[in-house]
Amino acid sequence: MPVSLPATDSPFYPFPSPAKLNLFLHIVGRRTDGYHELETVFQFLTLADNIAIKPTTTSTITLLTPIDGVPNDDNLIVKAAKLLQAETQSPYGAEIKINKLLPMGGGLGGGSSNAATVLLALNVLWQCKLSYQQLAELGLQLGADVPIFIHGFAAFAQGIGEKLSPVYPDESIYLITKPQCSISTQQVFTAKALTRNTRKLDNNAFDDKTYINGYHNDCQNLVINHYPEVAKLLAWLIEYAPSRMTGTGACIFSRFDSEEEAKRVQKLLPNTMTSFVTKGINTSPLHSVLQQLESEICT
Ligand SMILES: C[C@@](CO)(OP(=O)(O)O)[C@H](O)COP(=O)(O)OP(=O)(O)OC[C@H]1O[C@@H](n2ccc(N)nc2=O)[C@H](O)[C@@H]1O
Ligand SMILES: Nc1ncnc2c1ncn2[C@@H]1O[C@H](COP(=O)(O)OP(=O)(O)O)[C@@H](O)[C@H]1O
Repeated sequence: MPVSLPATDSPFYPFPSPAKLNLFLHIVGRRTDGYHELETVFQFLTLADNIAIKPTTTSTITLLTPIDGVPNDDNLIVKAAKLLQAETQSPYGAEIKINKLLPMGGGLGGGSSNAATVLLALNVLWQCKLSYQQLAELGLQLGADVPIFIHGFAAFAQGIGEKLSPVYPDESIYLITKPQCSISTQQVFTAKALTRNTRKLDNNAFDDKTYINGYHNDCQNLVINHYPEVAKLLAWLIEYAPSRMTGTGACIFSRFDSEEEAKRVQKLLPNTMTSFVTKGINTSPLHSVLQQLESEICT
């Protein structure tokens, strides 16, 4: 049945907020503002946080499920909602809940993904009608990875992650492992020893659809040299499957041909280690949910 929004009795609408992998991450230069120019391939994972949003007719933004260690006002969920409100002068508000499954600060892009999910969902629920391009530009203020989650297709990204061309990597099974250390993106990018002059790729005609052979992650050696637990885990995983760090770390993804094989190796990990068996996907699961919602809403 068609619904009108926002309404005083709106329900909570559920939205996935998926993780991303950087299948490779080359640093090809540095801008005058200090930000690094990257070349990377982003792919989404079926592994996702779950966000539920109830649009309200008053302007308050409330996060009902605070995340440990992140004050609500610093939470990218709240920041994204307020940014959209300010940009569109929307009179509406929202109550928001999150079931946080993605490890934070692990290079899986959870914070940027949460921000993108909130921007896209409220754009529909508040009927703001901003385009994906406008939402991506807005979201870039919150994090360099927000645009990929807004556009929702696997992509070769340049610039700081905002210049996107679609690519179609193999949708492989991955074992994701999180070493017990948290690595700040800023710390990696300010390190003197970071390689910043990888040659730009000549064209977008990629041969290896796993993006493993012939590519690398420029942050990986730096992280390995400073965090022995990452070095040890990576060395162990490589014996079982092609493995690489995502983003600025510290999560590692290992590519398998089957879920059974990935689960077999997962069982060999220490019980204390956070790990997931998940699948790479080339379209964000959020976008089909949004399309369904849009088709149900009266304008
Ligand atoms: C490197 C990437 C690759 O996907 O992944 P993560 O490992 O963080 O997920 C991202 O570009 C990260 O994006 P994000 O985590 O949103 O970074 P931001 O909050 O925008 O920036 C954090 C800090 O890192 C530095 N930074 C970030 C991105 C970039 N291309 N160059 C930089 O120098 C800046 O000093 C900035 O202040
Ligand atoms: N909703 C959110 N989810 C995750 N992290 C958030 C959120 N809001 C703010 N943050 C902050 O962003 C930092 C980076 O988180 P995240 O995006 O998960 O890592 P990464 O950039 O390594 O992929 C966290 O350590 C946290 O302080």
